[in-house]
Amino acid sequence: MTTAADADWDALREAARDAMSRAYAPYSGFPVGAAALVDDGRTVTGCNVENASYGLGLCAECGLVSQLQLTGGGRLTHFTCVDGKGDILMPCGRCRQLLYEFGGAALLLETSSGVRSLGDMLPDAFGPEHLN
Ligand SMILES: O=c1ccn([C@H]2C[C@H](O)[C@@H](CO)O2)c(=O)[nH]1
Ligand SMILES: [Zn+2]
Repeated sequence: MTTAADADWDALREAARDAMSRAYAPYSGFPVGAAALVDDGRTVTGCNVENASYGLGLCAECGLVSQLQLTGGGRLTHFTCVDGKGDILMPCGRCRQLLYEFGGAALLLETSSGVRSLGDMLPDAFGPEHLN
């Protein structure tokens, strides 16, 4: 079983901050970076990428799951996300669903009040297991 102690949360947050520094957020002025550990030990990251057509902006988590797939797939085990101040940010609802696809309910997320599972933050989630 994966536990919160399996992750170096400080290093993961640092990777998220590094990704945040590459964000393209000229419209909101709200850069975001995300980082996650993969079950094979890789770290994947993403930053938000906005668009002049405001509604088309991509959350940092979109880039993260794209990098996950591009670099070999696997399951996400630990996740963190930071804002422009480097503070922990909670993923939006759409991103919780994106993360569920690749980490399921067991994915551990860093929050300002400790580590919580995605299952706790997206209860009764719809996922690939329901497509039968
Ligand atoms: O989980 C989240 C929430 C927000 N944002 C981005 C979207 C937008 O570019 C900016 C302000 O909402 O923050 C993310 O990248 N991830
Ligand atoms: Zn989002």
